[in-house]
Amino acid sequence: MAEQVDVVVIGMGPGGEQVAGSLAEAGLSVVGVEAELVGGECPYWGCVPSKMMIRAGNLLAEARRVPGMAGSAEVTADWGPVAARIREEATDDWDDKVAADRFTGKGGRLARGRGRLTGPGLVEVMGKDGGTEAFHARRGVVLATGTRPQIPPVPGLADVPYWTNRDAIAAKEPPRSLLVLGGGAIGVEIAQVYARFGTRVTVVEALDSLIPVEEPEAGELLAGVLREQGLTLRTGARASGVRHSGDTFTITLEGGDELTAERLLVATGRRVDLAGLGLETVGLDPKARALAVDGQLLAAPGLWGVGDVTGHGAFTHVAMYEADIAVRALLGEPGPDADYRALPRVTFTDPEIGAVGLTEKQAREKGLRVRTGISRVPSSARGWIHKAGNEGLVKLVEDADRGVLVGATSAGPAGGEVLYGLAVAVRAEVPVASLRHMIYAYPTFHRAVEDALKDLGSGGSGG
Ligand SMILES: Cc1cc2nc3c(=O)[nH]c(=O)nc-3n(C[C@H](O)[C@H](O)[C@H](O)COP(=O)(O)OP(=O)(O)OC[C@H]3O[C@@H](n4cnc5c(N)ncnc54)[C@H](O)[C@@H]3O)c2cc1C
Ligand SMILES: NC(=O)c1ccc[n+]([C@@H]2O[C@H](COP(=O)([O-])OP(=O)(O)OC[C@H]3O[C@@H](n4cnc5c(N)ncnc54)[C@H](O)[C@@H]3O)[C@@H](O)[C@H]2O)c1
Repeated sequence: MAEQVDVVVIGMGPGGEQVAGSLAEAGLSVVGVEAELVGGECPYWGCVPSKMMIRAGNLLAEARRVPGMAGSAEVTADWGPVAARIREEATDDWDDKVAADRFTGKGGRLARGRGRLTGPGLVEVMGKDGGTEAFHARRGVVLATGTRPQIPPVPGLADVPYWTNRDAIAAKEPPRSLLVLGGGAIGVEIAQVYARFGTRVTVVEALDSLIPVEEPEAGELLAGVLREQGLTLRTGARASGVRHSGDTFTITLEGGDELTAERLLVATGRRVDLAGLGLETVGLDPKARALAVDGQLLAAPGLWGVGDVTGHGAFTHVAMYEADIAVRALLGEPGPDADYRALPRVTFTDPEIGAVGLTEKQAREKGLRVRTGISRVPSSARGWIHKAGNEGLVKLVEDADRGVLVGATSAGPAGGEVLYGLAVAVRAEVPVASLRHMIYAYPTFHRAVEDALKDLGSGGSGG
């Protein structure tokens, strides 16, 4: 007999935890189903520990900038405090008791195990001990099962003990050398951190630039900085084979070059895995690339989806944004549809690469009449004052017919923070004319936005 409840949430990462906790606080009977750790990828193997690593790497980098600017400093990198902080502060040694108690403290019930649909409103949970529980959700089921690493079909790769993000986060010491397959967000963030702790790092990216989903200028900027910091970058490089022997990984590139290192991190994207969730029992395709949802995050009658599983951007802030919309919908409260036009992204390298909305290429592909403007942070007053570590740029993408920004990039020492104003401009469709006639505090990093607006006005980069 299935137990009657109001809502079942399958997957308790940032998206599922937010939905389940909010609905429990609102007084509904909610079951949260989790196969691994309550909290999901972000706090245990993603955003939080990786940003602790980055904070540590940035401290080293800043200390190394002291000579010539503020005296002398001798810095000795030590991974020990980083590994300890990840264990003690971020993950409780990968124990989710605090998160589980937080949820049950709100009145929710946690079902540990792997959940799947067995029909509309019906969920079966298979526990680790092999026991099963069955629930009938009167109001709805929410799928929030996230993503897992996408491992490319490179010959030999499946047979070697490669690292994923989880191993890179849990490492107790930095490897002597590291090959990073994939120059996207995970690849470049982790590559830079380990390089700062003394690892000899090589990044292999199949496309022609790093972080290729972002503006090419951002990828070029980052490549320049990373090369200067001693990393080896192979862009436009395709691996044709991987092997491992002793303590050495070897990647053979198309063309014959061979790259070797003590460790290999595969960071070639994430994939949604809908197989095994019983979607066929509610008339949906389990082979789809992502769970298709409408503006209120509804996938089928009584079935919602939030977070990475919806394919709208693998970011914690997207998961939480979608969660809030699904919560409103499940409570029967009206609210606007999800709107991804001003989706912000920040790659937390040094310099940080912030981006919002469309890239120039995406805007042109949409058929917009595009004008772009660009400014360089080192040429701004603050960038010049900052000196060491001042690399950065602001690029604006304007829909020239409407006179509004549809996209922007802010790379620099505080690129992720400078992004905020640009995100407001894109989201609220602030006229470019108004942005030009604002007062920008002197000497801030965000004054580079004003310079980029002037460049936009010159029409030099229009088309
Ligand atoms: C190294 C790294 C760094 C990142 N850094 C950032 C960052 O700085 N900023 C940012 O915004 N995002 C970052 N992300 C992305 C972010 O972690 C994800 O977007 C976010 O965790 C997605 O949340 P989610 O709830 O959709 O899914 P997840 O966090 O993946 O959680 C899904 C949960 O569902 C569970 N589950 C899956 N299937 C089942 C099932 N059948 N039954 C029960 N449970 C199930 C899983 O065990 C998991 O706990 C990073 C990711 C990585 C890997
Ligand atoms: N700061 C952040 O917000 C942050 C940080 C890390 C991850 N994330 C999220 O997690 C997602 C996954 O990160 P990711 O870096 O794994 O994926 P990604 O999709 O961002 O980047 C993967 C990269 O690997 C390359 N690639 C694919 N196959 C390859 C191959 N065979 N050889 C060489 N290169 C190959 C791709 O061209 C791409 O550039 C991100 O897209 C992002 O949404 C966010």
